[in-house]
Amino acid sequence: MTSSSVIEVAGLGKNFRIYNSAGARIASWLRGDRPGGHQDNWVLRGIDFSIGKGECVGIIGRNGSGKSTLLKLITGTLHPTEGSIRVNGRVLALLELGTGFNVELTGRQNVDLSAELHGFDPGYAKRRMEDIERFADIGAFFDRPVKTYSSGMFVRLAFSIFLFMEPDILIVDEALSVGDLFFQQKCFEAIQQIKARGTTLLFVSHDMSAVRNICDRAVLLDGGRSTFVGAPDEAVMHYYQANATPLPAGPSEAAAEAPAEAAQAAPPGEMIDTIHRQSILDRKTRLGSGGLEITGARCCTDAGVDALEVRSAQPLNFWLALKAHERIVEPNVGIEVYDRFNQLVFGVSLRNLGHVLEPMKPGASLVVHFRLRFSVMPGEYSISLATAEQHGTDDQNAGRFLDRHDKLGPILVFWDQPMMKFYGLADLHTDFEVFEPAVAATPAEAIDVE
Ligand SMILES: Nc1ncnc2c1ncn2[C@@H]1O[C@H](COP(=O)(O)OP(=O)(O)OP(=O)(O)O)[C@@H](O)[C@H]1O
Repeated sequence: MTSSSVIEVAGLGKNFRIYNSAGARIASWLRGDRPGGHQDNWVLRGIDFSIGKGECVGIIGRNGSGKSTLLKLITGTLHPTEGSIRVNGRVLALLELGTGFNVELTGRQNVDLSAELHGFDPGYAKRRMEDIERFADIGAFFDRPVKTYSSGMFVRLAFSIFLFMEPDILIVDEALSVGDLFFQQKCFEAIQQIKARGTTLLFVSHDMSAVRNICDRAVLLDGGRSTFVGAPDEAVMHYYQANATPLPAGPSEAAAEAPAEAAQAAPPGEMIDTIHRQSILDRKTRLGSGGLEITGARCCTDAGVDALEVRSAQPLNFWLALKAHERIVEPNVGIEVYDRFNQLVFGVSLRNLGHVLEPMKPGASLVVHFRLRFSVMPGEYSISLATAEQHGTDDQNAGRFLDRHDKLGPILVFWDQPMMKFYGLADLHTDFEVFEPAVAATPAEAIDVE
């Protein structure tokens, strides 16, 4: 093992023997390890890689490719049939999430229990309790028995405990996808912090954008073999190539091109009332002086149906009711979309769109309508809405926030067709041309398609 590597896997293989009968299993056991009465089922074979301290390595592969088995070998839950696996440091795996929990005890009591199980001194849990409680963010449930928790709360508690145990190696798996969007955004921020403090991360996921986002390298498993070890982008490309399906023709977008007539027809007073009645503002995460207040925000389809979900590539309408409480010289209004890694996917303001609002007097009100086509990959997104004063700032792209609401939604972008319309984070609306040879195929060259 080199001094800098914390996990070293060499010639690793795992065989699950399948016995023809219970008797065959006992006979094999009595004979020692001699073959007979079973079939070999090598679910991993010839796996070689090493992981350096502080690296974040993704393990990807389709269902049944051996990811969980590999993790169980790394955590010591399973033993290799051949080869070796060496781990230098304390490993915590989210796949063991809550396995040590006593469901009769409260969240708080389980923090104590988990710390004890993992060999921490009794004072450790007490010192970190406040941080763990804050991160878990499950309110009064922290002091209620774990058996009363939803699966999301369970993951919140378990992930918070793991986070503050500061392992040398943290194994993160799909368990994380149980939490809601806002918790996931928090987790990915926490994962970046864990990375920054030098913890080695193993990230096992079917989520290719997550792998691209947080991993330094990735291991691609296919049929129990590691077919690629290297840059995440390349690993993901090989993954898609191995599971390739042709790109489909897109569905008709004619309906989406229709303007939002139903909503546009409403008179302003009634419009403002409707926005207030159907508002998605929750006023939980808010910034700014409130000088140009967003009094309500409505999110609806082109048909005027209030909705927080949209098919990929279709539009949603955001209607913002605004009220000035002071004189605003150069008002501006904007909207931003964030993905579950809390990455800004898209942001735009009226100024970006080339529209300059007139100055506003105290008491003046306004309605602004944004229509956004969600040409992004399926998933959950949060929305931020903001008003700003541009006057007094030198930077054309920066204003002083007057009212900003974050973490609204989430908006679910879904895709319900068997084939994807595009791959990646966003649809870049590609045009294409094909220049085919003009020579007609001779009968000998004609391709028999039957
Ligand atoms: N205890 C076991 N006995 C026999 N076969 C097993 C056992 N555990 C796993 N397998 C087999 O090993 C193969 C790899 O399983 P594994 O769970 O490691 O795959 P995976 O990549 O994690 O899949 P998924 O993405 O669906 O979780 C599968 O064919 C599975 O049926």
